[in-house]
Amino acid sequence: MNQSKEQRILNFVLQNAVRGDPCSVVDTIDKYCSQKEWAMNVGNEKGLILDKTVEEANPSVALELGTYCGYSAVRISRLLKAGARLLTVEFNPEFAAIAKQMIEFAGVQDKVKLLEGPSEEIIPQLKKKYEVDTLDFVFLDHWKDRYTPDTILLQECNLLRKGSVLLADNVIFPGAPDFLNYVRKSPHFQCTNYPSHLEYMQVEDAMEKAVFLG
Ligand SMILES: O=C(c1ccccc1)c1ccc(O)c(O)c1[N+](=O)[O-]
Ligand SMILES: [Mg+2]
Repeated sequence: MNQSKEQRILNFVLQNAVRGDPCSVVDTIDKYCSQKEWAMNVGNEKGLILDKTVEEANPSVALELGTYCGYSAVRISRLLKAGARLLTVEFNPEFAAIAKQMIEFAGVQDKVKLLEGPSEEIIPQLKKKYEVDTLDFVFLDHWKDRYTPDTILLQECNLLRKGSVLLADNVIFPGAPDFLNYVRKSPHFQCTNYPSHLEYMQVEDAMEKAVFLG
């Protein structure tokens, strides 16, 4: 049966990256997706913004919404301090299966827990089922129309604390206008915009950081 693009990306990593080396995995995915097939990884330009934001937040518990092939899960987890963990949520079972293999090949499986299912079902389970008190960092990179309802849900579930950092990908392209409107108008968030470009393209995009003020 014809392979999926995501399977081709994984195969290229398995054949060309260094097992146990997260940077090698990230670089190899970027090489494939910039030279062979575009894919919706955050990419290196926005990835550097992600890196800086994660390093500043230095999270003990991080959440990613939208795992896809695992590129940003590997990118985030390589920066986590000893004992810190990343929970990453993926709705698509095919993507989740690819990401699981990508995370294991990169050697970050002890830091990353991949949760398969819809974010609106998993977020309310984080406290009791996944032993989360509050989240220090949240990367939003899933369906753009879920950014706002899931941000509201995180607050309703008391998963944010004063200083929790939310970072949203694609707020310009494909765009998340309702999310930008929500967080920028809310007295509970301090927002910063980071202009950039769509991964592997010259199309304008941006990331938005929203720090929860309590
Ligand atoms: O929505 C798309 C999309 C839309 C149409 C075709 C392909 C992708 C997309 C594009 C770039 C992204 O960085 C990204 O995270 C997404 N996404 O789906 O979450
Ligand atoms: Mg994205």
